[in-house]
Amino acid sequence: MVYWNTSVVIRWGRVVRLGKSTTLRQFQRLYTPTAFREERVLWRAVIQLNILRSIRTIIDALAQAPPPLPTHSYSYSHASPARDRNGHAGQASISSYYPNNAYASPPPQNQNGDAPVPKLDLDGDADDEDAQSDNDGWARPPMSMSPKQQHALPAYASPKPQYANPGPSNAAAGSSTNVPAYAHSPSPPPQPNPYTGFSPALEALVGRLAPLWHAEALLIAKLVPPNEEEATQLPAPGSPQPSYSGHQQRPSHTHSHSVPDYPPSIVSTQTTYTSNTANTGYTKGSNTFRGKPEIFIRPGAGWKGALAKARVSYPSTLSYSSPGMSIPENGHEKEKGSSSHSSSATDEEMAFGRTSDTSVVAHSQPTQLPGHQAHMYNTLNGRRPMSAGNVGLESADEAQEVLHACARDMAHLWSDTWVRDTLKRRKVRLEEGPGFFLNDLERVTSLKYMPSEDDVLKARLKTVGVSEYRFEMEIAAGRDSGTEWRIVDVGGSRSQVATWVPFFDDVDAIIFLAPISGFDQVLSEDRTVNRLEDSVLLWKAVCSNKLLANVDLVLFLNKCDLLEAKLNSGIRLAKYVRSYGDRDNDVDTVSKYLRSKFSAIHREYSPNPRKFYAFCTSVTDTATTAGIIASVRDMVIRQHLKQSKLL
Ligand SMILES: Nc1nc2c(ncn2[C@@H]2O[C@H](COP(=O)(O)OP(=O)(O)OP(=O)(O)O)[C@@H](O)[C@H]2O)c(=O)[nH]1
Ligand SMILES: [Mg+2]
Repeated sequence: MVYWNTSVVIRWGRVVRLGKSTTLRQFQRLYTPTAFREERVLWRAVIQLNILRSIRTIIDALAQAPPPLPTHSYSYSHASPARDRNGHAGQASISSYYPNNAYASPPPQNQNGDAPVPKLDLDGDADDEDAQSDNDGWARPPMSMSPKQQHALPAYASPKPQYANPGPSNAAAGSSTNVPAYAHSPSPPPQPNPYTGFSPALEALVGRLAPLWHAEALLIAKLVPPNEEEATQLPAPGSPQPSYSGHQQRPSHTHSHSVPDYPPSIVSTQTTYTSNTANTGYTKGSNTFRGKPEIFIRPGAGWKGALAKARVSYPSTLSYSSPGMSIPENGHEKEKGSSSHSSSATDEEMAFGRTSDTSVVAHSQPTQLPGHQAHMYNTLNGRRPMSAGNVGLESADEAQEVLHACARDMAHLWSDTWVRDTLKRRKVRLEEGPGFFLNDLERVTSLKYMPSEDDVLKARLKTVGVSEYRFEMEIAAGRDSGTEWRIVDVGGSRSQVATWVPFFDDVDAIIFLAPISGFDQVLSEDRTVNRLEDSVLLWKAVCSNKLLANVDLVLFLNKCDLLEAKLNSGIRLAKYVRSYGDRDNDVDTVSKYLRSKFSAIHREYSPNPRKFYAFCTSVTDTATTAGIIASVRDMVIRQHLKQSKLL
């Protein structure tokens, strides 16, 4: 059997989610299935945080929302549970308690903070004038309502909501007996909290969700090893993105390990909380999701190790060390943990609302990464932790208990028609975003919840810096079992391409992920750049880089599932990519077109002729991705043998 050392480097990218780490997880799922399965339990904390983040996003969006439209009063989504955990019947809609107050309808805004999306011309003849004409403050057309229609929305004048009547949908939800007392109170109806703008019902619901923020703080504390000084870093709004090259610049430390009594927001440390808002933690207009710093766990946090240590007992025959090899800023490896093995740690952070590119690069040399911490993760040779799920030693999971207890209220919030409408108006599309689990609340908040493989692939944990994984293909990998692979996952910092390239020039192949569903979106860190354009520019940079001239390139045109959904919803590529012309707006035609454009760039910009492989992918889809990854593996092996002169 040929034995070689192969690494996969997941490409640099902007702070845009592309699927790099998901691709890595697919490799692990396919070639180290036992390890992948055993680690599923560790992802529960990430999924918990994903859920919490979604709930926070909703509340933040509502905190900016105008009063509900009368037409949405009393509606109750079918998904809303009929009874709460105490057996109480369902509540009236959040919006049904909203008084017909004097709040004026604000002019429509793009509540995601999205800027107009610059148009692209993949034929190279961008038309600035035309792009300007699209500069109407809308990043993309709303799914079901045009901007003009939104402008035409009526003020909240009539019909006046009936506060005493829980409404037919409430009855349908299983109760007219247990609506909150204020629903039956005589006029005048309760007024919204002037600090939050929330209706009393919403205020009460958000108040009941307060334990979630305690769970959130617990999770953050759990994900970060106690010896980490800067567990979580919350750069101030507007502060530059962290840079990990040369002297690692870290955002100022604004969040500590200690679990505050009531952590109002992990994304905001600046909000002032008055006594009026102490129950919800929200002040009107002050605690928005958009524009607030995001939490992330800095490189070296070793969240898997931290979780494993916190929750798992190990048989004495196994040893496991959390952060093992780390590469400090001078680029030399040093032993960080006591284990002589390479060990687990990832440089990842929580983040949402982004996408990023991915490349996979196969190495034959030990990785030396400049200016970053890099962490080795070895799941084999008996060195991985026995997961709690396997050995039954799992301790109680307080966060899961809190989520379980709040499940009904979370479901109520998510299923409320007014809430949905408000999110739609705000252009908050949680379902399209990463780490979305709100449609599975009952399952994922159950006390015995064990993440499925799909859940692990769907979970969102942002990568920061560089993480290196080593694994030996298990027997399940067939003829390649025993082959050692190294996968390096690089978190998004496009500006560091020049720094990293010299370290990847000896790899066998680069896999580049371009999230083509982002054609109608801008980068979150630079609202003037279209996400598709960003991928194209990075692709040009990679193709033309002389140091990578002999590295084969594999292109994943990723997020095809989201692309298809978007196109099917009526969003036209031609509106954003002028050169697309009047071609059909279906996923096949669009992906073929984009593939041909990327291929042309490869031909034009590559210093030397080389092979080019392109796939349309949805890397969260295990069925389709398995075959693609097998092709990549074969290609990488062929290339490696060629370079080793074995072929
Ligand atoms: N629907 C869909 N979701 C995807 C796809 N690829 C990735 N995702 C999701 O997008 C999110 C981000 O994916 P990651 O693999 O973490 O992205 P990344 O490139 O590693 O991002 P950074 O670590 O921020 O650089 C995850 O929640 C994935 O489940 C895809 O093809 N389709
Ligand atoms: Mg990542």
